[in-house]
Formats: sequence, structure tokens, C-alpha cells
Amino acid sequence: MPSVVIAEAQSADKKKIKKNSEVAEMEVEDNNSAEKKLKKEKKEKKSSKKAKLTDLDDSNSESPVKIKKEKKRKALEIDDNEEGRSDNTSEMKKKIKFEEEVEEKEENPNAVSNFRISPPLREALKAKGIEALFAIQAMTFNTILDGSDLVGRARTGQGKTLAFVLPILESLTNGPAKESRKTGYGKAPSVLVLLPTRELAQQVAADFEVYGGALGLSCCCLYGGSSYGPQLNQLKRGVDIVVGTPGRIKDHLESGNIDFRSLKFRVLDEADEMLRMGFVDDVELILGKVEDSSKVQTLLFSATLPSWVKQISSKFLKPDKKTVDLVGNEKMKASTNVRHFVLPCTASARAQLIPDIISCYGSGGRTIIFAETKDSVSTLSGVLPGARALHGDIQQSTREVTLKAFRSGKFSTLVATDVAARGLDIDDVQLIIQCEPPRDVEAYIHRSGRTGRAGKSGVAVMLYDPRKSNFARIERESGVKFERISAPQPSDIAKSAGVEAAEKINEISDSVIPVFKAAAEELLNSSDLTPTDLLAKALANAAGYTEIKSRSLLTSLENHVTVLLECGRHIFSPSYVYGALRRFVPEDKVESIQGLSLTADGKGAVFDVATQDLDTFLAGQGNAPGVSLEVVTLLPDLQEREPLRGRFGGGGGGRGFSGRRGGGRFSGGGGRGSFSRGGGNRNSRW
Ligand SMILES: Nc1ncnc2c1ncn2[C@@H]1O[C@H](COP(=O)(O)OP(=O)(O)OP(=O)(O)O)[C@@H](O)[C@H]1O
Repeated sequence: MPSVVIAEAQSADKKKIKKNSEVAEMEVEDNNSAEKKLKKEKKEKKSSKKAKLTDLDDSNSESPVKIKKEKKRKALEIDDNEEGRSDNTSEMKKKIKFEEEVEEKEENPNAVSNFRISPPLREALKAKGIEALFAIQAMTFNTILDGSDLVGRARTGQGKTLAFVLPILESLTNGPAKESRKTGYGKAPSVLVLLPTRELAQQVAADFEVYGGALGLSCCCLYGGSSYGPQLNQLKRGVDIVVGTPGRIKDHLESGNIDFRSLKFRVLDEADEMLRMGFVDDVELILGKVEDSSKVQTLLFSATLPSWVKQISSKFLKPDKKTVDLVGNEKMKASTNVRHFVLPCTASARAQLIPDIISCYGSGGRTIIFAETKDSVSTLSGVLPGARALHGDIQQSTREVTLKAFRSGKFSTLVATDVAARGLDIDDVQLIIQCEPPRDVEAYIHRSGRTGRAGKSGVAVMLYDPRKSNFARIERESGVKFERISAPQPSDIAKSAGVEAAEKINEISDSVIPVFKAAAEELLNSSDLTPTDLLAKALANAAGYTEIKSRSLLTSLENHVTVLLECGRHIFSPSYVYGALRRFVPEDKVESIQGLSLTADGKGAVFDVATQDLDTFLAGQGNAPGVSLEVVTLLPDLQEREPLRGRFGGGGGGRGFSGRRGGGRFSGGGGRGSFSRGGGNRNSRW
């Protein structure tokens, strides 16, 4: 049988789901001979987010299409019966309501009412504002409810959690798992969900509590860093669903606190991350504890599917498992609801620059900043006004308080390690800032996926140090086409702050005038400035500005400008530029330039110079025939840099590239070996 994979071609305002057999890397075979590839095209109206569906397998279930046709037929029947009885108002009302329902369903085949979702669950969804399923949910619902193992893949923020929560709950209460499900005091769990981080486990458990609670099902969350007692009590009383992180679940298993004999479902969410975090053995041990896996349905959901997922899925999922892949071979792997920017910035300029990026791109919402190490998270959160830190060394209870406060809007800037990159779903995160390119493309996809969720839009800004970072690989592998931007200039930000301050002046009560008038007159009389200039200063003061500094384009340093050097011939190496500068600029000034980069056309080089040294550079050029220097306000296209090769080594004795790249970015230890989930190493990443 051919493999069946559903891929989604998604654009900002249109989703198209199509069959794509090339994507079938996963060797997922659909052995159902009655498999129907039901292509369903639905014209999009009004807003954009309705997906075109290809039903995977509706051979023995009521498909949305069937339901819709049935309802339409019934509506027409009522129509016929109603002829000549137009005075029967209650019947008429019924008819109108019914027709409205039919219309709604025709308009959106993913309407919740088109699925086998029972009324209490429907109500619970409605209370959360969910009236229709997202594509990944619609495409997996019947498959899961009808008993298949499944690998599900969709971009970040597309609703993978409910894609397994809803059919599992229906199966336990109204579907195949209902009969054999254990009930009563001390019942063993029917569902096990494994997640890589504590925060994620709590988030998924909260969904099970809300929606499972509506059906009378109980859930407990088992994660490290919290006391065993309450978890043990819950397990003893009996729960339907266990959600947790591998380490703690393993501990409970080994202590004999959990019994898997009644298990009906096991779910691996963000399984790639569990392996990356060193949970491989724990995960395999836990999954292996299920004695008869033929009686258990296994589901694996992820936003990214690196090749090793094949191993896990072929080891633990049944051979006739299905795959629903809404990303597939699509070039763009990251969220398409997000605008992706890159901005050159050195580590030392970050703290100055980030508040301005937030002003420009934060849209007044929440911002998450990702830094590579716990140390840099602590440092940055300490210097950014109103920011708080989240990383693996912070006590669990504090982590929970911090996240809760962030969710509830008590503060709006969270600085975190990758502990917050996966799965976290926080409302109104408008902006993601990454302090440097992450080491792998998956991390980029997950970090930037904390915004632009559930159909909303967002912005992701990735900072990079032009001397040592290279984002070409991330761009290539994620399919993201980065928009290159320069640092927001303080003058631009101050301008908009000035407009706001001026607006506020109009709101100030006239009662202040008599009190401040004498001081105002005194100021006018004693100053050489015009009233307008004085008022401008007053506005600056009100907006919190005492001076305006310029910011360079390459390193985003304040009080630096970016200079373009050309010499009428091709420039092959930075050392040539250093050599040229030494002909007319003192050595210490040459040493002080920052971010030297060659232009893409090879005809020039750009570098940042301290504003106070600019005159020395410009005046000196007269002594070097053929060399021209010019301050630029727009960065030209630059040559890409391979950070780890010695291409720019040597530097002609100047402050060359090689000297600065010494320690590399991750001094805490290279490669995957540096991941530590136990904490302790302040340079480690979690
Ligand atoms: N059918 C729906 N209608 C409206 N909102 C929904 C629907 N399904 C899920 N959501 C909301 O969408 C958001 C994202 O869902 P979820 O966290 O499951 O995404 P995800 O695909 O798991 O993302 P990630 O890969 O980042 O973990 C959540 O806030 C969720 O409540």
C-alpha cells in the first residue's frame, strides 16, 4: 500500500491541505484496504483560516461531509412538511434554527458539531471560544477515535494538544475505550502523556482537567521539583489520565506507584525534545513497561520530525499506524503567522538594544527573550526593566509563580533558556527575541513558535553578531526568508515617544498652569532657546529622554556610526581593510573598529566607528589616495561568514576576526554533551 501523508501548503491567508506521497519518509502504511482519499475542497469565505481537508479515513465513521448532507436532507424534509402550516410558530423556529445550523456547518466543515464530540465536551469547548477544530485536529479526530496509532505533525501553535486530548476523552467516555476503562476508587490510569518540560506537562494537564473534567474524568500531573506526597495520594485515589515528565514518571514507576495494566493510550508530545534533553532511556523504559502494547493506542505529536523519530515510531507504534503531516516537504517549517527578522547586534549592545526592539515590534503585548545560557538569562533579566528570568536552575515553585505572573500580565518581558521554547502556549506573546542564532533549526522553529499561535500574528527578531554568527543554515533549513533590519535608531523611538508625550499634555488638567507658570516664564526669560525648542526639551523630559544617541548598523552600539570603505578595487579579505586603514588612521583607532564585514559585491567593507573618532577617520582619508570613507545609514548586503573556519584569520596584525572568535559561543561544552537537565552548570542551556 502506498504511504499516505497529508501535507499542508499554507500561506498567510490560505491553507491548502494536499496529499503528498513524497513526504512519506516515515514509512507510515495505511493498511486499511477500504482507505478512501476523500478530497474535500471548501471555498474560503471572509477570513482566512479555514483549511481544505483531505479526510484520512472515514470508512466506518460519520464524516463531516456525511453529517452535513444528512442535515441538509432533514432540513429539506422539514421544508416539505411545513408547507401550508406556516402558522405553526414553534415548528418554524425549529426550522430556522435548524437551517442556521446547517448553514454554519456548510460554511465550516470543521465546526465542532460535525464531529463525534459529546455535548458536555462541546460546551466546554464553547466556553473556551472554540467552535471549530483546527486542521490538525479535524484530520486526526476520527483516526484516533477509531483506534489507530498516529504520528501527527503540524507547525507550532496549530493546536496539536487538543488534537489528542479530544479524541482520547471521547474514546474513554463514548468510544472504543469506554468498555474496558477502569473506574472507581484506586483505578489505574487509562492515559499516559509524556512531555519534555515541567511547564509543558502542567499546561497539557490543565487542558485535560478542563475538558476531561467536563466528562467526569480525572487527571494528575507528575513532574520533578515538586513533592511526591500529593502526587502519590492522587495516584492512590485513582486517576484516569497521568501527564508528566519522564524523570518523575519513571521514579513513580520504579516505586510501584503507577500501574500500566489498564492503559489505553500513551502519548509522546514533543518527543524529539525529550531525546535531546537526555530522556531517551527514561522514555524507552516507560514505554517498555506496557506489557501488552497491542491493547494500547500510541500517539506521537510534534512540530518537527527529525529522522530519529522514525526509530521511536517504528519501535513503539503499530505497523498500521497513520501519519497526518501538515508540514511535510513544505519548505517553510516555521510558523507562517510570524514575521521573521534578523538584526546585527553584539553581545555588549543587547541590553541597550532590546528595550527599543520591544518598543518598535512588541505591539504592547508580551515578549519572550531567549538567551543561550542560564547565566546570560540571569544577566539580561537583571538589566532589562521589568523583566523576569526562567531557566532550569530556578526553583520549581518560583518557575511556576513566574509563569503564572507572565500569563496573567503582571510583567510582560520573560527572559528564558530553551526551557520555555517548547510548546508553551501563552496568550498575547507578540514578540520573540533570540539573542543569537540557536544551534539547530528545530530550536529556531520552536522559539519563534511561541508567537503567532492559534491563527494570530507575531514577530520574531533574531540577533546575530556579524563577527561570529551565521544564520544561513537556519534560513535554509527552516525555509524562513529572514527580513534583514537594522537597529531601531533611538531618534526614531524618541520621535514616537515625543508624539505620545504631546498627546498626554493635552490631557493634563489646566489646574497645573498657575502652579507651574512662574517657573515656565522664568525658563523662557533666562534661556537663549526659542519657546518651541524649550517645549521640545520639556517633551523629551516627559518621555524620559535626556539625550539622543545614535546607534551603529553592524553592532547596534550606541554612539557608534557605520562607515563604508571603498578603494576602487575588489577587496578579498578584512586584513586588506586593516592594512588600508593603517595608512591613514592611528593604530589604536584601527584596533577599535567593530564588526568589520565585506560587502556582498566585494567592492567595499563596512565597520562601526565610535562617533568621537569619526573625524579622525574621515580627515585621514585625504592621505590615502583611492580610499574613500562614507557614513552609511542603510546596511549594504554583506558577504556571509562561516564562523568556525579561519577564513578571516590573520587580520594583518589588527584586531582581526580570528582573535575574537577564540572561545566559541558555547564555552560550557560543545555539542549535545553540554545539555544538562540536572542544573549546576551556569553555562548550560536549560
Ligand atoms: N480549534 C481551536 N480553535 C481555537 N483555538 C484553538 C483551537 N485548538 C487549539 N486552540 C488554541 O491554540 C493555541 C495553540 O494550541 P497548542 O498549544 O495545542 O499548539 P501546538 O500545535 O501544540 O503548538 P506547539 O508546537 O508550539 O506546542 C492554544 O491556545 C489553544 O487553546
